[in-house]
Amino acid sequence: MNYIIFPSAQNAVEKIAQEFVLYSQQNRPVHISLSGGSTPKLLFKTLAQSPFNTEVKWQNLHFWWGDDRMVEPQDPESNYGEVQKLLFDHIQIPAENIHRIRGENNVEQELARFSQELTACVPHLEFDWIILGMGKDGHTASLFPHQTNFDDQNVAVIAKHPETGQIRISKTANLIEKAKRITYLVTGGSKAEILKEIQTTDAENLPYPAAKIKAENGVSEWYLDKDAAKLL
Ligand SMILES: O=C1O[C@H](COP(=O)(O)O)[C@@H](O)[C@H](O)[C@H]1O
Repeated sequence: MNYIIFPSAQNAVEKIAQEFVLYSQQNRPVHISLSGGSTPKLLFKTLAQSPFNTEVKWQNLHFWWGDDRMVEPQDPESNYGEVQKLLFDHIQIPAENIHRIRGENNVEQELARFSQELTACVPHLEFDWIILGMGKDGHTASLFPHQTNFDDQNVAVIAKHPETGQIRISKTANLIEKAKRITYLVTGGSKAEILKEIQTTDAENLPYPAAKIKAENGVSEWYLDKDAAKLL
């Protein structure tokens, strides 16, 4: 497990935000996939503020999501909706750079549409950077323990939350693993136990997608805050 421990969650997201600046200076379309849930909200708020709101060349960054819930964008459960509210509403970014999963659509039709958009827009389906989170149950994106097909050759899949039954669309493990770089951003003491388990047990003996999914030919790393890393 390749990890960096930051003194605070704010320090971790500022490091990511600084890297947004650097990626955006490459003056080419850079494809970045964002995570959902509660953890990255601090990142989106940080990016919306000075200096990042003006230092990032937003026109060069293309945003995608690892997963989203099949809800309206205004729903607080919408991963896209949260980024819209916390970040996109506060910066100048071309609408065509935002590649959201349309949670308000019929799920089968949206899976086909989103898969087609991914294939058409991302060169060789190789993301420049995929930022992921991890649930306390070891899921990442919407790839849950005991129900993820790691051999699925599709780019995206329909998933069902094992407890709530909520329907989602997620990138597949296969697509995520093609990325040039994968960063798991995990903060807070509630994730400390599972991080310890991932650190001390071979991924093949664990059911957790977050433990198993790594960049095949790129960098995989974990950005942790002190609380999440307290048992490592
Ligand atoms: O359901 C989800 O959970 C994970 C982790 O979320 P968090 O609230 O513990 O930060 C997230 O990475 C994923 O995108 C999301 O849909």
